[in-house]
Amino acid sequence: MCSVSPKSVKQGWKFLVLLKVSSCCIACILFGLADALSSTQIQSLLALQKLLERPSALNSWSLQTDFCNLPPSSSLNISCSDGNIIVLQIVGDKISLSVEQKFNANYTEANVRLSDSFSSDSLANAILKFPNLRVLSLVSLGIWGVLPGKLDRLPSLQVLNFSSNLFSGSVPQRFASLGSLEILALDNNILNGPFPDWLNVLPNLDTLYLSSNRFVGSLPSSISLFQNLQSLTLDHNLLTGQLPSSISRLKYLQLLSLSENMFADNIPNLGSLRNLQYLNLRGNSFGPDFPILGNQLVSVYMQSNKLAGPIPRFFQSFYNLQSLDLSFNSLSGAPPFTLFSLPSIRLLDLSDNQLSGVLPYNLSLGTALVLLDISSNFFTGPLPRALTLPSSEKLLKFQENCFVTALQQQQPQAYCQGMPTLMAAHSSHHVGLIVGVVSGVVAMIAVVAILLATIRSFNRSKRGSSLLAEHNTSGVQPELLSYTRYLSPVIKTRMTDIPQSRVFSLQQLEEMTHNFSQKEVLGEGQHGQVYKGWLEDGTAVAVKSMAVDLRQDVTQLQAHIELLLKIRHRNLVSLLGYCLEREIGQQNYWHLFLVSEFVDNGTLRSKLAKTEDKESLSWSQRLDIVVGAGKGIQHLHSGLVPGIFNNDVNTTNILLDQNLLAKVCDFGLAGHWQDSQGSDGKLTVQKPTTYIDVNHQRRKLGLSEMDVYNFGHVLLEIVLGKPATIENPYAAKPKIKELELLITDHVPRWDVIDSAVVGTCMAESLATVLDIAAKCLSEDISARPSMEDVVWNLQYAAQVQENVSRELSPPDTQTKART
Ligand SMILES: Nc1ncnc2c1ncn2[C@@H]1O[C@H](COP(=O)(O)OP(=O)(O)OP(=O)(O)O)[C@@H](O)[C@H]1O
Repeated sequence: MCSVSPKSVKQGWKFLVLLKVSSCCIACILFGLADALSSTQIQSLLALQKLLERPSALNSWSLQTDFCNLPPSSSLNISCSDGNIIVLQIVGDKISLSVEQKFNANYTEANVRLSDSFSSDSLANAILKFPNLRVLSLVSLGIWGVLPGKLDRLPSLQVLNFSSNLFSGSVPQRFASLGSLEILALDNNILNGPFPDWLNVLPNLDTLYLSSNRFVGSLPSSISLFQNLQSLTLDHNLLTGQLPSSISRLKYLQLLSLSENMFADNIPNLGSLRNLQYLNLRGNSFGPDFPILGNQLVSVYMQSNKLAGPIPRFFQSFYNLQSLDLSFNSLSGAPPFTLFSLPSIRLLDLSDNQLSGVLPYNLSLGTALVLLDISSNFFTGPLPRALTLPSSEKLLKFQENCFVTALQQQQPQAYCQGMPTLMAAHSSHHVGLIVGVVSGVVAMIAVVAILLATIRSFNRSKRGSSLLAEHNTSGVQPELLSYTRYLSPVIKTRMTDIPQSRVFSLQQLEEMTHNFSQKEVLGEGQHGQVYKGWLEDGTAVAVKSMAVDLRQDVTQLQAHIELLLKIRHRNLVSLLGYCLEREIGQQNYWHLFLVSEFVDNGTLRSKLAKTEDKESLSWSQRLDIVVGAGKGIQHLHSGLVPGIFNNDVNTTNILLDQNLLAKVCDFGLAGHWQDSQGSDGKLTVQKPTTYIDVNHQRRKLGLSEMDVYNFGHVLLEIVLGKPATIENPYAAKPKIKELELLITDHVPRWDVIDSAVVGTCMAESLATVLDIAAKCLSEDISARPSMEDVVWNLQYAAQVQENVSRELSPPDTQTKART
């Protein structure tokens, strides 16, 4: 059992899980430094390399590898003690499908799962050669088959993490004899059967992650026997029935996440869970009564349920509450006004309910509040003053009420006066009686309004859940992602340790960038400079500054940025926060600063540029980079609802990290508004109108075609080693000089191809890339492929290249960029 130092304990429960595994690993690394591994264990590691079909993290392993002293990375961590492996953590790069995709798709593709010859039993046999194993974490490796029960022969196992694979069947009862187990993470597989309550005999189990599987049935009352449970996630399963009241006896529970199941009826009293800080019950049919909750909660997500009646007054003593989402329920009456000014509240979403009444004109908003949404309710009276003040730090949404204001679309008074009574009556099945006493005119308005509200509610909830369901590769709920301090390192390995997004003040940005010092300038684009900066915890960031002329409501811009802030994908540069500052004395001119993850190895264009002191990128590396960038853009097009298009795709917007992992930046900025530069050089940000092909200035393109076209240029650039030459760009049909030269009857013209790759690049691989590039650049817009097709073809080209390279060179000399 790994111990936690007294000092760490003082820091509080929230770091306990983190400390447990990391202290384990640190101890293991310290003890392991001088170890020599037995030859049986070396053979088993090599067997694993073969079984797992050489994921990039294990590609260089050979008999000569000093396994116990490999530097730990986010994809591989091995520790030894007394000649034994005690920690084995491998994170692969197989694409993580959603549960629905896993069921609907024929997922035989090599980038999703291991081949048919794989056997989970052989995997277990190889692992059992490490009898002292304490931490086993095999994530995103495409492992399929049943969970091997024989792993119960690992008596020291404390952490077992098989997240984001394709394990099927039920959780073996034999796991109940893993007496040392503390963390079990089986989320994002295709496991089925009932909730494995037999694990309640494990005395040390404190973390159980089972989200995104196909577990069925109800939660048994024996759940209370998980005596030491601190974190339980069961999101995205098929669980039904009532939550057992015995759940309130899990006295150590800190995190409970049951979203997107089919639970129903009233939620039991959770007030006795004195340690519970994170509660996510989103997307069930809980209700109608509002449950009793403990006032130590930090995050409460109960949106999209069937809660009715007033919002309880007890929230007024929730001093730690940071996020409260009660949207898409049937809550009615006036909300407690103190809710709006709770000291810690950052996100308050009460939208799409039946809340009514007049909010005080002097309603005060909490200083920490970043997002307030009370839209689509039945509020009347004057708009509280605090909601009328423009703020660059808060996003305030109040449309679709009956406030007396011209701001944000409001409904006529009759809509709100008739509706609360009617909707309340509707929910209590007395609609007929009430309709009889309400005038015909009001009834007509109400019927139309109900219809509109239902359609709107359906669309919004659908959009909301799809948006939330995708865009994370970890299988972890996005609310949970934003709450990373609760996540154990087991799950965190699937993320890139990205800090929470936030709104920055100008002063903070000045501190971060040393007063926007010229020394910190990373580069300059069309709209302004990009600076390097540092957050308080030392994390490096990029701060992009742009002058914007906002003819539209500033909240539209904020809403769009809030959307971009939620996007997380390993091939997209994460936006971490922003600052919107009005220019002094100017009505419409603002300065927008976007703070993003810092990517430290330059742009694809700079890496392709020839210099004497650096080696050129190999063809395989180029392919891995474009596959990665393609996946990022594909995610923007089809992984989000609504998709994000027109992303200014070019080789200066593809950044690379130290492992040559491609990350697309600057997405979502051009496509949603038409950019035009005024005579004063300011970027004018307007509502979406049309999309303009940057290469063919006259062309009007829609949706994804322009990104695909621009991606064609990226592909040409990796082939030529420099941007393609466009002859006469302003002609009716601008011509790309090299395009025809590149393919002559599908035979590449080696004389125009970048000399750095000639000789190592396989003709079939090159021809595949040229072929798909030509399609991307097709004059006929309808002939352009989707990003999905493009990525598929590029992966094929990479596979062809890799197969040949493997035959030509010994495995441990191959270096690959990660995708
Ligand atoms: N997140 C980041 N991490 C590291 N460097 C960055 C980051 N974002 C931008 N840069 C650097 O700043 C430079 C300027 O970026 P910017 O996006 O403003 O312009 P651009 O991509 O060169 O041109 P455009 O304005 O057409 O997009 C980039 O070329 C890159 O070197």
